[in-house]
Amino acid sequence: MAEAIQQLILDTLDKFGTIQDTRTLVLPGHTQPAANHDSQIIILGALNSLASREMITYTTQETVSHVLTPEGSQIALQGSHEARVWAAVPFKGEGAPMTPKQLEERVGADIAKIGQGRAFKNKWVGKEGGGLVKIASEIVDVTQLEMREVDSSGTLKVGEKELAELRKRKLIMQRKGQWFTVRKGPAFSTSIVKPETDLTIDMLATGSWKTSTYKKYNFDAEGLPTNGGALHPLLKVRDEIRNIFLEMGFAEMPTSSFVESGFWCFDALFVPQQHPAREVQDTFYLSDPSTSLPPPEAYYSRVCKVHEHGGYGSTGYRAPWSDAESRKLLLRTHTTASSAAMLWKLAAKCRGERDEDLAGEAAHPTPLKSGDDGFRPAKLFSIDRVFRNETMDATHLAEFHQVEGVVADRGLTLADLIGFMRVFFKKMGIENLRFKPAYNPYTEPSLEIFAFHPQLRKWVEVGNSGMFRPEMLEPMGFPKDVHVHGWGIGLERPTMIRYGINNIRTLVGHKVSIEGVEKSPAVRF
Ligand SMILES: N[C@@H](Cc1ccccc1)C(=O)O
Repeated sequence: MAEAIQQLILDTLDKFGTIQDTRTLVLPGHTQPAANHDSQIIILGALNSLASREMITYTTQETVSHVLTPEGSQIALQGSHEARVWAAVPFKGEGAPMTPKQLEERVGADIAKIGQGRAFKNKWVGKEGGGLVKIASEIVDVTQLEMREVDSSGTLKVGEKELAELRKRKLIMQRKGQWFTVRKGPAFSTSIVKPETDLTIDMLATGSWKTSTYKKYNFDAEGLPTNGGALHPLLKVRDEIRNIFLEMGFAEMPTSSFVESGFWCFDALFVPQQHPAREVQDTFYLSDPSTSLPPPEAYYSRVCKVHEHGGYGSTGYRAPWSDAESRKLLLRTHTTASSAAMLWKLAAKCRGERDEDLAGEAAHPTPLKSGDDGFRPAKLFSIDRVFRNETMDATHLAEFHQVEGVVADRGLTLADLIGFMRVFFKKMGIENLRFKPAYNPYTEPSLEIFAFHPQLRKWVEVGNSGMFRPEMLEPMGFPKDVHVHGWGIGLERPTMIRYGINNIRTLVGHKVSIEGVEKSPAVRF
């Protein structure tokens, strides 16, 4: 159809040189000229297509035309109300005059009411013996003719006064319209050749590029939206995980300091001073400054003691203790360093000290009531960067983000930890979990968490967890019946899985190009 209209326009131009008014065209398959609004819209499509190939030029003329209201359309089809009344009643002397009630039944109440008045006024019908009869032997239904004229031409030849009258009767309404004057363009021809949009190897090889016509660039077209101001995939997943913690009633721990001491990163966690993780191949140490301020005194000596000699039911490591090792400054290897410091603060009241987090109480510590050992349950989380002296490859960098959580309460069991993990991962859309016994110096028992990866069809490790040892909690001052769960989950791995990235350097490098996604510029992260 579109092509047939284009052809019609070209042929008409060929014959007459110009098309003064596109409303005079008779479209293929039509018998009447294309005077109405819809036809002009169709013609405009054809004109634009031809103009883009410079086959024609055109100018637009604005018009105000008229269209029928639903009532007007009904009149165009079935006649005016007065004509329908006239048609319904009998001729004078032919049968009984029609009563108003009978008329209502025949044509409906509305038409009977409005139509009667006009039919009287036009002297088409008259009254006889309480009923109605035809007095005009023949009528011309001008309203119906006018409706048909407006429908096909958008106006009335007789003039503006009649149009205004029909508008007042709500039979027609105004509509802004357009029509066009068309002239031949520089590339005018009567044969339509579909323009090429791409230059292909084939066209170059055969030489057909020399004679082909090409679609013009449209420099006014809007460009594709750019990917400005979007969140990095890591930040998106971090937000998602943060929301899961918050909706489960966790509070976020402050973890802004990347530099920690050996004491908080390892000693407080009962990691032996000779542990391989503390060696330079695994941990980055600072050279300037290289030593930390002294840790809290009484607590420090309890920690030394449990390492060297044991206590709280433990034999300790029975290895020599080094202050220097404890004071070394390093880039934290896990956020469990911050968790340890937070737990130590949480136990302040248990130690009978001021609670540092409660400003009012810090000034005036309230003595504990009898039977209160000062312990308050807590659920804390953090998501932040950690650093390890690793050989870098596709899945390892010297730094990554750790999602860390601790829950402290009386009488917690391993089942609580497993239950938490199931709920937490389910909220991330991971339902298939397995737990494997593991070893951490600071937790007993310890569990590695594995999730089934549906695309890789294998179990992948997603986290490490456990119940903190008494050797860590009791020197802080926690009562014996308080247990603390802890866990660490990487942020990069779930993000890589979510976004189909298989090289970690793609995720954190300067160029974020994501396999399978980069080809589609419409996808935003
Ligand atoms: N710190 C551990 C995670 C962990 C945190 C707390 C308890 C148990 C394990 C890690 O780096 O993997």
